[in-house]
This record gives sequence, structure tokens and C-alpha cells, in this order.
Amino acid sequence: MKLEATELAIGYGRERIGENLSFTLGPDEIVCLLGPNGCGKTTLFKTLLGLITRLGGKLELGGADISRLARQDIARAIAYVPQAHVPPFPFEVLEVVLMGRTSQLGAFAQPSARDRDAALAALDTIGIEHLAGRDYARLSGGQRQLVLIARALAQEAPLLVMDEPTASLDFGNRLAVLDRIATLARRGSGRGVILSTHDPDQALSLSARVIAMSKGRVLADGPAADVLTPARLSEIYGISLTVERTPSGRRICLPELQSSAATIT
Ligand SMILES: Nc1ncnc2c1ncn2[C@@H]1O[C@H](COP(=O)(O)OP(=O)(O)OP(=O)(O)O)[C@@H](O)[C@H]1O
Repeated sequence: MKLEATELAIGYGRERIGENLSFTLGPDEIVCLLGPNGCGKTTLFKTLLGLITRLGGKLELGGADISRLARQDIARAIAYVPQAHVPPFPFEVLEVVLMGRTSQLGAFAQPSARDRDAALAALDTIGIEHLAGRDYARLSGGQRQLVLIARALAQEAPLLVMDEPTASLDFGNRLAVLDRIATLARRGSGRGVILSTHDPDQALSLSARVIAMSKGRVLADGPAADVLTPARLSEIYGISLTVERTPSGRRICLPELQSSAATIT
């Protein structure tokens, strides 16, 4: 399944937030969407999910104009992973994951044994089957984020859209979530993942493709190591930094602290 945007214009009502956005998302790839606050990442995701109407250009899912597809057809193709939050009602983890099966169920249908199996299989793939009977609201932020990824997997959609999946997670949980994401879109999985992040190092460690956005436009699209140059990162974030190689060959971004406090020795 391929999602293809061509000169896409996005926004709300008459207000254009972004335009000339051209890119594809296909199987076996991880795309990191990077860009400063307010540049239009969430607006783009809402458009990709068919939640808001595009303001121009083309957006095709499996070769069909997305605006002609029914919500349920879009949900069978694209699963959305929101940022983890605590729900006002208690839910068992398995119930939360079963919610991902809604797109596979007819109206008012009860989940079947097959839906339950798919939900348990998704928990197993993410490595959290032991949490199935736990209260979702009482999990840690990292565990909740993994449950939401399992819910998207249970949807059995080939494309996953993740809105800052590691925001508000601690260092260890961020790594655990990134690690599962890397497994999900590995070669041969048939899955494609697009995730937004404010951390360029995540794109480098995932060896992802990067779409760099600024002011509602695509500045660059390509392998993280090519796109994330010091010059481009400075252009995007307005800071000075270097990109260095560790002895083990990994690239990392090192911002230069410029305040007077930073130079005190
Ligand atoms: N419902 C809305 N109606 C009108 N304008 C909106 C709406 N939601 C967001 N915007 C505006 O659209 C612009 C882009 O917002 P968006 O949330 O897409 O940015 P973002 O890149 O996801 O930001 P962040 O990194 O802070 O999450 C902002 O100027 C925002 O104020």
C-alpha cells in the first residue's frame, strides 16, 4: 500500500498552513517528519488520515483519491498512533487494543474470537502480552504508548501514522518505543511508518528517511544522514550545531550552547 502526496496544500477552512507538499510513504520504510513547532506536522497528519480535507493538490492511497474513500477503507489502510494520555474511564489493556479492531468490524458487531486473537497477537509483537489484563490508566507513560502502538497493529493497517510517539517519555522508554518502531517497519514487514519527532537523533538512530518541514513546506526529503546536515538543521531550528560521528560510526547532533552561562568554565 502506498500513500502519495503531490503538491498537497493543507490547512483549516480557507487558512493555508502548508503547500507544495510532495512525498510518498510505502512498505518497509520509516519516515521521520521533522520541523519546528507550528510548521504543520499535525495538520499534515490529519490530512493524511482523511480527518480534514486537503486544500489543493493530490493525495492518493493505493492509487485512489483519498477523498473518495470511505472512513472505514482509510482506517483499514492507515492506523493512527496518538500521544499516550490517561483516559477518564478505566479500561483493561486488551480492551484498548481491541478498539483497534473497530475498522474490521461491521456496525454494532461484537468483537469475535478472531478479533481477540489479533489483539493478543499485536500485544505479543510489541512484547507486552503480560500487560493484557492490566488497567491501562495505571501503566507508565512508556507502557501506555506501547499499548497504543499495539492497538494500531491490531487494526492490521499497512501504514502507521505516529504523532510524536516518544514525547513525554523518559530516556529508557523513548529507546524502548523507538526499538519497537524499528522492528515494525523492518524489511519484508510490508509496513510503512511515518512519525513526527522533535529529535533529529531519533531519525539518525533509526536510519530513517527524513522529511524536513519548515513553514508548511518540505525543505528536504531523503536519508537521515544526507538530510540532517548542520546547515539544514540550523536553518530549521535556528541554532548552531555540529553533526559528529561516534567511534562506533553513529551520527549524533550536538547543539552549541551560546548563553553566557554555557561558557562559564
Ligand atoms: N483547528 C485549527 N484551526 C486553525 N488553525 C489551526 C488549527 N489547529 C492548528 N492550527 C494552526 O496550524 C498551524 C500548524 O499547527 P500544527 O499543529 O500542524 O503544527 P505542528 O508542526 O504539529 O506543531 P508542534 O510541533 O508544536 O506539534 C499553527 O499555526 C496552528 O496554530
